[in-house]
Order: sequence, then C-alpha cells, then structure tokens
Amino acid sequence: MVSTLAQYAVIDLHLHLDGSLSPAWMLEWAEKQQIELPAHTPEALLPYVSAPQDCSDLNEYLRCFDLPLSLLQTPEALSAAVADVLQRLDQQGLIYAEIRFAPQLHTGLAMSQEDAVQAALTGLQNGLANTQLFKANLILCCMRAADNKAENLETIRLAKKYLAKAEAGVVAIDLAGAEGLFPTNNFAEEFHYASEISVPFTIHAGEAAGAESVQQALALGASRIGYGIRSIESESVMAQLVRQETPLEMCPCSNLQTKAAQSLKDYPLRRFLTRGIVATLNTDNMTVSQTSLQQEYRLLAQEYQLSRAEAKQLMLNSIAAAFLPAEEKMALLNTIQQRYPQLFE
Ligand SMILES: O=c1[nH]cnc2c1ncn2[C@H]1C[C@H](O)[C@@H](CO)O1
Ligand SMILES: [Zn+2]
Repeated sequence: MVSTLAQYAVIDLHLHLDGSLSPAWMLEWAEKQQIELPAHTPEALLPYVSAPQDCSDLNEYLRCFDLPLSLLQTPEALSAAVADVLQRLDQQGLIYAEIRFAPQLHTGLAMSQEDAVQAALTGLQNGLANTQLFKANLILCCMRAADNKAENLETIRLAKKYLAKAEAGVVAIDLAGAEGLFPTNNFAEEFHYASEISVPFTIHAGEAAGAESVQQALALGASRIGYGIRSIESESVMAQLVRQETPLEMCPCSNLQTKAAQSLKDYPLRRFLTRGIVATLNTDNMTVSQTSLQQEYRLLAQEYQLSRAEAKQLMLNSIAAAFLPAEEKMALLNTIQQRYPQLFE
C-alpha cells in the first residue's frame, strides 16, 4: 500500500526553487561562479542547506535559504537551476509543477527583478524541452519584510506583464517569508493592487501565525492558501474555505519542521478533507526539508494511515487547484490517466 500511494505523487503546486536545489548542483555552480562554500561534498554541504533535526521554528528554517540564494544571482545560474529542478521532478515521475521563487531575492549582483523572471522563464522552457512533463509554471513570490513595498509592487507588475504573454509561464504571485514577524495585513496594499489588475495569488498563511492570518488572506482575495494549517483553530475560517472552495497547499514535512504542526498524529489534513476543504499535498522545499513528493505520500501512508481514496482525492484536488485554465486541467487529467491508468482503477 505504501509504495502504491507514492504513485499519486504527480502534481506539486508548492515548491520553492531556492529550497530545492540539489547539493550536487550547488557544488557545481559554486565552482563555476568561483563562490567559496563551507563544504565540498554533497553530504558535507547538507547541514548548511537543510533544516536541523531540532529546527525550532520558521525563522530558523528560513536561514537555510541564504546559501542557495547566493548561488542564484546570475541569469545563467537561475536558468540552469530551474531546468535542473524540472529534470529531477521528471525523473521522479511528476507530470505538472508550479515552481515559486522571489525575483527580489536575486538582485544582489546585476540582475533586475525582470532579468530574474526572464532567466527563470528561459530555464523553464529549456527544462521542459528535455522532460516528459505535461507542463510547469512559475509563481512569483512577494516577500514579508519591513521596507520592501516597492519591490513587492514591482513583482506584481511583472507578474501581470508576463501573465499577459500567453504561454510565457507565469501564473500567479505568492507572499512568503517570516509570517510571525510581518503579519499578512501589512501587505494589504500589495494584494489590493494585485486584485485590481487581476493577478491571482496564493498567500503563505496559518503557518507561524494563527487562523486570523488565513482569514486576512481570504479577505484580501487569495485564491489559494500556502498550508493554512492553523485554519483548524477556527470553525468560521474552515467554513469559508469550504464555501469558497479555496484550496490549501499542504506540506507536512516542512510543516513539522517549522512547528506549524506539532506532530503528524494531530496533522489536520484528514479533518480538512473530511470537511470538504480542497486540500492538496506538496513538498515546499525538497532540499531544506529533505523530501520529495513521493516521500510526502510515503510519510502519510506509513505514519498517518493515508488511504488510497484519500491519496486519490489529494491528486484530484491538485488538478482542481492548479493555476491552469479549465481546458488545460482537463488535458492534465487526461495525461495522468494515460501515463498512470492504475491510479484510476
Ligand atoms: O515555509 C515557508 N514559509 C514562508 N516562507 C518560505 C517558506 N519556505 C521558503 N520560504 C521563503 C524563503 C525563500 O527564499 C522564499 C522564496 O522561495 O520563500
Ligand atoms: Zn512555502
């Protein structure tokens, strides 16, 4: 049963590029760019780029991104990183992925945010050409910080610009970063602007802050919620998620590490599914969380008694939740049915 359920790992809607670079890729690109790393083998590098066993919270988890981000400051590296992640997802048997990154975190050398978006899109096209993936798209993250409104607004402007280019590959924006330090409502102006110009968005909420953060994200107009774990604390928020059919992008491995969830035993996924919330299963950060989508399904199968019906529901929810037009969702479903007919038996 356990290995069977891992076959449902075909769609990842919540995957950060910078948290998912392989250690081998990091070593290769550090050498190419003459960047000194604190370790010189994949195994020795791992402690610097993955969450510690005893990770205390989201703030500690977020420290794992400094090193990979230092390697992603040129167009060549950014393109290569996207293509490499796509290749690894293809090898794992995925069919569709939405990869997210924050353009404003890639302007440390000479790139503008737009250069970063274009580089990531080049990587997306190059990567897709060499895989069997149905498709992949990009989500541009705004960041929770103190003085970055201009940068966030620029990210949203770019999302609009590239969303308007049919088939470019940008599908939405996100809000990532330290939720406990910078409340969702601090970013109201950003998301009013996104709504005004019809840029769809997901917001990381209900991770380091409570159900009120999910409530705020919904009030701002989020069409999906990153995790939303702590929605479980509010009947009215859960009712709203059901009523509005707002999907939750759940990432158990990461949620346990950041202490958004205290234990798998109390993980609210099943209660969300039972209530009819459109919960989906994702990785968040393959390297920081030392996971893969198959591993997430395996973890839930082994330690959460995830059933086959639940696994199938999660996969179907991911199709419903994808930032894709209706006809592409149908084509995605058809592709999955053709490649993996056993998932529908
Ligand atoms: O779990 C997370 N919560 C909030 N922010 C996160 C999480 N994982 C990654 N990020 C941030 C750190 C990355 O540098 C940024 C863009 O991918 O998104
Ligand atoms: Zn995330």
